[in-house]
Amino acid sequence: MTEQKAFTLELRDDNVAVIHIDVPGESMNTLKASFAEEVAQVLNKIEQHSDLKGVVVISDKPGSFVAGADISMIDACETAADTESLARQGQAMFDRIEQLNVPVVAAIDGACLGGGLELALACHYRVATDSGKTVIGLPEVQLGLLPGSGGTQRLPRLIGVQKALPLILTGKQLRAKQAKKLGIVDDVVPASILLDAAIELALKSKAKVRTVQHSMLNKMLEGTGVGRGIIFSKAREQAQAKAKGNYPALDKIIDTIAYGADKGFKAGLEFEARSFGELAMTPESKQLRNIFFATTAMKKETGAGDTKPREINRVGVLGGGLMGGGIAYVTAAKAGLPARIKDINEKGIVHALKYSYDLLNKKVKRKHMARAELEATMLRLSGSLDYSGFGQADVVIEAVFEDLNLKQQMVADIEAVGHENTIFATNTSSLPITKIAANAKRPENVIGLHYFSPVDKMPLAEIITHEGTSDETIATTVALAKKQGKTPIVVKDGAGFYVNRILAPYMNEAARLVLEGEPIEVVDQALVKFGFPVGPMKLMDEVGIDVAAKVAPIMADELGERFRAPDAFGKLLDDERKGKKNQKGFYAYSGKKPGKSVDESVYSLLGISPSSKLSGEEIAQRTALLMLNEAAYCLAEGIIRSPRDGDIGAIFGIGFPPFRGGPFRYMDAVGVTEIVNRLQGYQQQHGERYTPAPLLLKMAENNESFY
Ligand SMILES: C[C@H](O)CC(=O)SCCNC(=O)CCNC(=O)[C@H](O)C(C)(C)COP(=O)(O)OP(=O)(O)OC[C@H]1O[C@@H](n2cnc3c(N)ncnc32)[C@H](O)[C@@H]1OP(=O)(O)O
Repeated sequence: MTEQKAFTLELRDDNVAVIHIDVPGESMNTLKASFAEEVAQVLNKIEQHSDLKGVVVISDKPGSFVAGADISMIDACETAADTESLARQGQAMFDRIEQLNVPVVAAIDGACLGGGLELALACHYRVATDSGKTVIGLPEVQLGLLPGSGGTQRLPRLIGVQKALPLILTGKQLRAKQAKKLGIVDDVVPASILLDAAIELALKSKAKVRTVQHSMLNKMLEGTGVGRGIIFSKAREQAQAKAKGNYPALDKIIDTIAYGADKGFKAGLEFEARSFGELAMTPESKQLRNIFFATTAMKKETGAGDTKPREINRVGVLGGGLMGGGIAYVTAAKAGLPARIKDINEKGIVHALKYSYDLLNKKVKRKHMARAELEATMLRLSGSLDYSGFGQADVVIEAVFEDLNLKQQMVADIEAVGHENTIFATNTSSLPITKIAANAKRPENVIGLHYFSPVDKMPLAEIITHEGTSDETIATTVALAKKQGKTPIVVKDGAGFYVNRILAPYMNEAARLVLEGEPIEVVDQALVKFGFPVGPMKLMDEVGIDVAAKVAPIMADELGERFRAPDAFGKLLDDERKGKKNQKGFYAYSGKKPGKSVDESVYSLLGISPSSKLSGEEIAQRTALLMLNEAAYCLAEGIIRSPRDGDIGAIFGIGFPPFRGGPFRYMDAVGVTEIVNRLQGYQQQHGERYTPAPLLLKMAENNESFY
């Protein structure tokens, strides 16, 4: 039996050669070093064919062109020289394709990412399908890498440095139409005629040598050293402001593109391969790759072992406020399911419908969505003041205000109007699911489904089980959250669940530092430098000081003294300081840049004269260590099922610095013994809240790590 190959050649009667890509046994095509020999054989045959008119490169896997180089292969490299040589191998292969003297067309359906796009860029033309699965981009930066097989050189030469830079620096994935608008693809067609369209293009075109088509203005900017200097120095400034030195890939990307623009294509490729090798060995890239592996594994899990989710055809949403509106939106727009919204007044329903309409309309205006799709999505949304339409709901998600009696009443209502398997999923952020389910006739159908605000943007969903939640309910809720575009983690019931529980001591400590006199912006900047997207005091304004004040004593009562918040909420609330929602918090919301600078009057209110005494590193350690310690408690108590879930929950729910890999990966990197030492140091200085979690003590004693 001959071994199945990933690259095969078909020579057609019309003298067009079709290179078919189909990596055996895998759902997605990725590029592996072991394919080099077979690609070389295919190219040998093409080069030897004297009557050839054109070449088409296409995937035989519907919905997957090439999703990039195989990330596991990159991960397995032990030295920079190894990864550099992978990049060089890709470069050489793509160079040969580009040098063919007949037109070469990439026919793209499905993911065309990273090395996949680099392959397509080496082709002379690109045709892509209009399928929703077709995404085009260079996402290497999200893995802490840069495009290593020509992407940093070919994309700027195809569409200009100014358009290429933001794409490579963000890793943004484009739909086919957006890619066409930017000049990355030449044509967009339905999948059914992709091959024909590509062949036609090959037959009527000429082999193309790379050219840049500049407008006059671009010629002046990008075509001169001085002009390019301006572009690159601005890009560096922006990258530094964003990355705070935490993402080395950003600087390297700019350096590589700049080097190639000054010294030429070949020198650019050399620089690119070397940079790729270096970046692959950075701890930042390693952690970001770990996140890719973790989320890919999580996509496959049901949340309840082998139990299959039940079918979901209809969803009910109780409450049309900010959360309810967001939940209805992700249900209709992302999951494509009908969502029926109930509220006690019409205003709530109108709010929820308008919320979706506004989000969709923004996409239409940006030409990311057709108006017909907006209309079809809106048709999936409906509302009512009573429970009509809830009889068929398979899952009802409750997002009303935090009142236990009200929520218990809703459980009873849904048990009365719904069917026997209707799941009651509560979006509570503070009430125990066990209590909400306490009077349920079918407690097995009750579960927590905790979204983060804004629902359409935040990627995490916490799925909270109580003792009696059935496996079917868990699996079905996990499946729904995934359809809504979320990465769910299944957690056990308990105050604050996981995310808010690890957040609370961290926020309390930040407040304590401010009360000790550290300036608010200094505390926030220290944690932004550590890698959080916003600082804790700013976050407190966003969440609402009143909300934090309400939750803090509940947490302390349930979980113990280490959760006791410093005594300042009273003064803040007496002064009507609720945060962003009423434009009065730690930051000032009037003036030209609302929310950008501290409202100095808060210091006199709290009786503080601010003066910076601690280093940023010290501030970051004092706050972050409490989050890490609490994460360890959550693991030991079974609140989270694994360090992996704890890492993904913290990164996707709070914005824990991704390049640090999450609380558990970070503790492993620092060393659990060192974490314990630091906690004990602070315990002596600042008190018992720093007592290391017993799990950490035990691990330190045995020299263990989480992974
Ligand atoms: C030299 C070059 O410049 C370097 C590179 O190319 S680095 C790689 C750049 N590419 C990427 O970062 C893309 C990574 N992949 C993705 O974002 C997503 O998988 C996707 C958008 C392509 C598809 O998503 P989705 O449809 O949800 O499928 P998903 O479950 O993630 O993936 C399906 C399978 O493909 C695998 N896969 C996808 N891309 C992969 C990659 N680049 N490397 C290794 N495996 C990959 C997944 O691991 C999974 O494998 P499994 O089923 O055996 O576990």
